[in-house]
Amino acid sequence: MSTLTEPITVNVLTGFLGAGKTSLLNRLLRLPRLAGTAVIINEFGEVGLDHLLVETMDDDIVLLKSGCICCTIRGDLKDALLSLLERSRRGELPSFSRVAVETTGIADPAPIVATLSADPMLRHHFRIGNIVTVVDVPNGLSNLSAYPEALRQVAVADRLVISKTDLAQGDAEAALHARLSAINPTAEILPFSEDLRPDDAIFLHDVHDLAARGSEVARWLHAASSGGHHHHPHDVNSHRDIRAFVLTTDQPLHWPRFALWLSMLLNRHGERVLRLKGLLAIEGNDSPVVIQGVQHLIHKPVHLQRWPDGVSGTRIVVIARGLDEKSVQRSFSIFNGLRYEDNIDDEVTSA
Ligand SMILES: Nc1nc2c(ncn2[C@@H]2O[C@H](COP(=O)(O)OP(=O)(O)OP(=O)(O)O)[C@@H](O)[C@H]2O)c(=O)[nH]1
Repeated sequence: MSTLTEPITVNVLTGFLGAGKTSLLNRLLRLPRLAGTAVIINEFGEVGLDHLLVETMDDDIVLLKSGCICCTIRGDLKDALLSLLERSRRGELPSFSRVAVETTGIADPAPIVATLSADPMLRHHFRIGNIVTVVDVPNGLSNLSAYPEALRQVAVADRLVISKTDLAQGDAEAALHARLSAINPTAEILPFSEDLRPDDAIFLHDVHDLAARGSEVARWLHAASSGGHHHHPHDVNSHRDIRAFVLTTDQPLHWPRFALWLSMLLNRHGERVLRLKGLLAIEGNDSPVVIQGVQHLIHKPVHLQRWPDGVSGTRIVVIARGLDEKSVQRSFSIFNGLRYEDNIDDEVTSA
């Protein structure tokens, strides 16, 4: 384990109030390959308890309270991360190779991710790993209907954990699974209950490490393009404004033009583009470039050695809220000088 030379991975663990974040974290921290994970917990309110319930070396836990990590105390998150690093350097803490940040139940994880990537000092020492969202069987569906925060947490996730499966009745788990894939077709969904050993891949198989993991891209592209299976045109839920759709073209993109289009899109509609993942064919390149975005933020593009599923051609998955899909497709085509009919793709799904 090396803390001083390699960037330390930060995993954001989120999920609605009481969904089972702390319980999952406890189980994860016991797994051998996740030993050496420091923990930062943000609790809403004056008196935090979660840090007392997480079973790890006491000093590794930093509690951020009296505010929501996503809005009021982003500076505190930075301080907490840098202080962990400093204490480890001074030998006051064991070295650590990963930090898990557990958010409050009502946090929007996207600004946290933005803080981590925008701050030069944090970027130097830390890298963003999977955003993991826990949704529980008993309350998940109703929370998604009642609270936009719950919906956003699901939409931006890299991994979705369905918790409290031991309490599932009838087809409740299947119904939740279907709903989650409708909202976020690209996130892998894993079941969990307190009595089970969770899969350490929840944190370890890092979707942001795409250069090494072309298979991850293949997986989410497949999920997005087969999302039609989860299409519920007659779904009468009240959150139909979150939709996932795919932009495709066989024509190679001109990188500067594409980059300009993307920055204009996010400038104008960043709030509404909850998640964006793309595999791009770029003029003059045989192998693809991967782009990933969380709201306003675009991660550094990554070149892959080969097309992960052996199929070349640009595919961009967009998960957006209240954004007109057809106009995004139109502007993508026109701005990038594409034949318009090339990228008219059916709506993948709506939630
Ligand atoms: N039956 C059952 N109960 C669970 C499971 N996971 C968590 N719980 C219970 O659900 C309650 C809330 O779990 P926590 O892990 O504290 O949830 P949390 O998301 O961290 O909660 P907040 O920090 O308050 O948002 C606790 O009583 C847990 O014991 C599970 O898989 N099965």
